[in-house]
Amino acid sequence: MVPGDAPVLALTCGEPAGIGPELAVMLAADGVPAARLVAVGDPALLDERAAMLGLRVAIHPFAPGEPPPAPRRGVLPVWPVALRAPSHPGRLDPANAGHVLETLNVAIDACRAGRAAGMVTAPLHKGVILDAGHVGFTGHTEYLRDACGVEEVVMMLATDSALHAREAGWRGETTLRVALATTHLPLREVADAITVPRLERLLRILHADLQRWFGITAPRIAVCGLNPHAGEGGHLGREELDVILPALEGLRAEGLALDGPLAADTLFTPRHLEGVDAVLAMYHDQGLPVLKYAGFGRAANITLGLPLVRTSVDHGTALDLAGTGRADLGSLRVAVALAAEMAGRGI
Ligand SMILES: NC(=O)c1ccc[n+]([C@@H]2O[C@H](COP(=O)([O-])OP(=O)(O)OC[C@H]3O[C@@H](n4cnc5c(N)ncnc54)[C@H](O)[C@@H]3O)[C@@H](O)[C@H]2O)c1
Ligand SMILES: N[C@H](C(=O)O)[C@H](O)COP(=O)(O)O
Repeated sequence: MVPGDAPVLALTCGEPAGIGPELAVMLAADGVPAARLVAVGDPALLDERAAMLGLRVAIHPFAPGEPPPAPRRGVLPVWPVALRAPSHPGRLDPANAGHVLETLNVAIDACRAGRAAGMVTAPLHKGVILDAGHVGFTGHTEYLRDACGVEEVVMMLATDSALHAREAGWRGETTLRVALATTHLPLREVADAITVPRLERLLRILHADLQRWFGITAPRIAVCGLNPHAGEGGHLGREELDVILPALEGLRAEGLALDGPLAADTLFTPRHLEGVDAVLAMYHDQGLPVLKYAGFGRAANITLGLPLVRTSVDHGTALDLAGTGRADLGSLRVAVALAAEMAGRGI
């Protein structure tokens, strides 16, 4: 039973050929304890995916201006956004890129107008949106940054990291949070994108939002180096000495608790993570493989620095699983629960 005062969360269904639409109906069939969920997507597509999976879910389209129906298990309220072309599981079609972006716009508007307390996003496919001609599109995170008119946001993934908790002798925090200094950027461009002002902006956001959304009064953040062994004293790269260290020193003088730059290979071990509230990794595949190894399916992606609540799943469109009903619902559950908790804290 969902309490009537549970927050309304807009759930964008993501790439229509991916697993997003079926995860939405699977969640509605199971029930969502913490939130009143409103899907943003094509009602006929959701109906079709429910039927394909043999799920009894009543799809209930209604206009964004109307109050959402009372939450009930097996009923999925939907703010309708029509597909631009028919969609088939596993088959991408650039014709539907505009549909995917429109679902984001509807959810953003709902959050900004106070009709939703936050948004949760099912996965979209960046490649097909680029193929459709949306030049420069790099994902939800940057799209939300631009739509909300903020200069900078931070991508952070978090998991309960049960893997670490199982280690013998490990008695520290079981939560692993990994934020990224650069996101969807070719590796060749990463070093140039890491600058003192950028690191300062990102670390200020990370510090402030660990306080604001996670209730951590004095966050301790561990910062990775960029190069092997954090540059080996300048012998294996100078970014640690010339960029990361000066940024950290400036922020420490402001009172932020920052460790680093640390060698990423050993930083991501239980003893070094003890007492650390978040790790700032320098690039996507320095931080996310660790997080996903520790908690794939139990993790969520959070955009920090926005004037609204946004969480997402820890996985992509999984085109290979679309339409089979074999996709794991775990991460979407975590993303919804976390968004509800964040919404409860208020902006
Ligand atoms: N939040 C998002 O919108 C988001 C997140 C990650 C990736 N993506 C995008 O998704 C697209 C495909 O990316 P990819 O192939 O690298 O990653 P992917 O996560 O879609 O798939 C990687 C592997 O994980 C499996 N998998 C993914 N989700 C699963 C689930 N819920 N249950 C069980 N198995 C699951 C897939 O079957 C596949 O074997 C890319 O365009 C990528 O940019 C979007
Ligand atoms: N880097 C994320 C991941 O690997 O899970 C992902 O691609 C999501 O990006 P957006 O939330 O910006 O779409």
